[in-house]
Amino acid sequence: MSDPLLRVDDLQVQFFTEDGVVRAVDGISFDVHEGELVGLVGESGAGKSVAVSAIMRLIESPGKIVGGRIEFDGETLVEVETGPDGDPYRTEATMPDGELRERIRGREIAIIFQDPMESLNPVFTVGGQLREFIELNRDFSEREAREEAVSMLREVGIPEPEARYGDYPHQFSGGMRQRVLIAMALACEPSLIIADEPTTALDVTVEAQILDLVEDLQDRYGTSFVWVTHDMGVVAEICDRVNVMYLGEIVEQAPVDDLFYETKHPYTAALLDSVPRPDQTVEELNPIKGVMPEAIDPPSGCRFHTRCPEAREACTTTNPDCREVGFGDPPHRAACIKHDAFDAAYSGSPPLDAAAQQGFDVSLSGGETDD
Ligand SMILES: Nc1ncnc2c1ncn2[C@@H]1O[C@H](COP(=O)(O)OP(=O)(O)OP(=O)(O)O)[C@@H](O)[C@H]1O
Ligand code: NI
Repeated sequence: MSDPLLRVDDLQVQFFTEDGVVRAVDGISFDVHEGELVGLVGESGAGKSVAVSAIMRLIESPGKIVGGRIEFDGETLVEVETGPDGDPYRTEATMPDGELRERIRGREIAIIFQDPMESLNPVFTVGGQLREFIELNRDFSEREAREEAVSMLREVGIPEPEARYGDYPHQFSGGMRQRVLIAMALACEPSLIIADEPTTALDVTVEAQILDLVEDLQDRYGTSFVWVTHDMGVVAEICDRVNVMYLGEIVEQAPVDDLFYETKHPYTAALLDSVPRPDQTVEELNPIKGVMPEAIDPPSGCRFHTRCPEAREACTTTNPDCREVGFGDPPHRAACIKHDAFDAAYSGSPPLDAAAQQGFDVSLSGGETDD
């Protein structure tokens, strides 16, 4: 396989709050090849948004990238190492702020957020904003930019784009606004688009239309995507490869079919089990038990062990890395010691029964972690 377009290597992001250090992203690695749509999936608070914001270096105080490296198209967007004093510092390889702002953000990498109203200015027309964005970012005259804006609106499925050009954002429906944001993201012909739950607020029919549009555009433009979602249905629909996140870590990484049919991590299995199926009644739904613990004080060992139906004693002490556990290319990786790839004495270890886990949960609030 060719070199990836985006490579995230051991990324760590922390928030330094009054209550303590939140390890929002705790050493994740994944990559995206040209033309690939890669999913980042997990429950609320798993660290998905923080991870994708870090790619664009949009982490704000009290947050900080404290380790790892992000490479894009052969260039180092950020590289953080730990100095002799124990403090993280950006290495010289890190791209300067100005260059990142002018050459990368919006042009090479575009980002689409959940709420279009946050990205669109309510006092300017939709067409005007798109035109100005194109004018600013590409070498176009005002007239050319206007034509391009109209053609982009048509491209993303806005009916009668010339007539709608002068409308204000509030005159568009939620789905139409999301289409405008996609037009804006595509306007500079970026090689990577990061989409942070862009369809979560839409109803399912509109969501399905937007997902179709994205697939269609991806075919035509060959754009790569990182797609953040908590919805396994969306994952099944559009992703080529998937990373499953739990409490700041990637616990499983696989091509989409392998993830669904050769599931290797109990958390992924639980996520899949919680997706409603047509043949199930409400009573038969299987929500994941318990709530996700806090990233400020994650459980020792495997972070999922407090909710995992397959947890054993050994899981309380070993925090596994994400290792190749299946054959295949691209590889299937999981962070669970029940697999042979881990020599962690899982099979000889006694199961954690529910009561024991309860007790463990309580002692956890004492605040000790050991990884
Ligand atoms: N500004 C901040 N200050 C302190 N903690 C933060 C801040 N932003 C995020 N966090 C913490 O980082 C962790 C990851 O948050 P993040 O928003 O990335 O989750 P997410 O997976 O995107 O969830 P969601 O599906 O709800 O969007 C959470 O524990 C969150 O509380
Ligand atoms: Ni988020």
